[in-house]
Amino acid sequence: MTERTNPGKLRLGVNIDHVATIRNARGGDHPDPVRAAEVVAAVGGDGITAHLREDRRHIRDDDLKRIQDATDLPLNLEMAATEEMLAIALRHNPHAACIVPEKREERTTEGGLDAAGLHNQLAPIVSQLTEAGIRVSLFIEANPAQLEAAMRLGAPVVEFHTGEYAHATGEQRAVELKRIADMAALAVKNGIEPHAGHGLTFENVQPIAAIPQLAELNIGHYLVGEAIFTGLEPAIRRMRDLMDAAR
Ligand SMILES: CC(=O)[C@@H](O)[C@H](O)COP(=O)(O)O
Ligand SMILES: NCC(=O)COP(=O)(O)O
Repeated sequence: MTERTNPGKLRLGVNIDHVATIRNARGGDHPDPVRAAEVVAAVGGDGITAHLREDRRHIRDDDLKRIQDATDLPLNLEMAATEEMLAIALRHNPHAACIVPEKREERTTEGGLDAAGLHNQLAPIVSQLTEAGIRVSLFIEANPAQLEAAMRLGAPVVEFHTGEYAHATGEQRAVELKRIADMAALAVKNGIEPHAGHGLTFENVQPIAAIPQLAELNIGHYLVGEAIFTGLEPAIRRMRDLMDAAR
């Protein structure tokens, strides 16, 4: 496990996308992701994360305003690097915007953003979001080339995609964990705040939470799944306790 050198509180952003997935399965308004956001606020979560996908398969445009109106928690809007999403972000002015890669046919966000290869596409989006006072984060793989690209783009935050770690078993998991820990340390050394998320569960969260440089984890799918059995509030509380025990 990573050395515990930073007692600072690790923020928990709760991604409520998949409450909307269940709602959308029937096309009505239940379960409402806004109610989930209110539970996150009541239980002491540090923020709401929501990914407005191009195909609107879960969160929809009107959810954003309703979420912002319902809680004072900072909203982290996950968005593809498109003109449409930029306009929506500028209109809603969330606390943070996390630029993620998006493929219409993918089942979930399969990997990190190619911040290096997409520099020219990302640069104007990052600068317009920044000028609007929105804290920009780039959802990248934990590797030096992507981190350098984030630095060149002037992003104050990166979120490391933990999907490979979450799916790895045995020794490979330790390899993936080290990759994230090393890049978190390098990010902080270069003035970037590192976050992490994707595929985190009660079983795999603690080694990630123990990485001292990480400032925030964003967790959604697993919490919504657990909520079916225990309720959302106990699921978030348990995740919070596991994170705290790891530091
Ligand atoms: C970027 C990311 O990791 C999140 O958006 C999360 O995975 C929930 O959305 P999807 O399941 O649609 O990718
Ligand atoms: N950016 C990661 C996120 O918001 C949550 O991912 P997941 O827990 O739904 O896999």
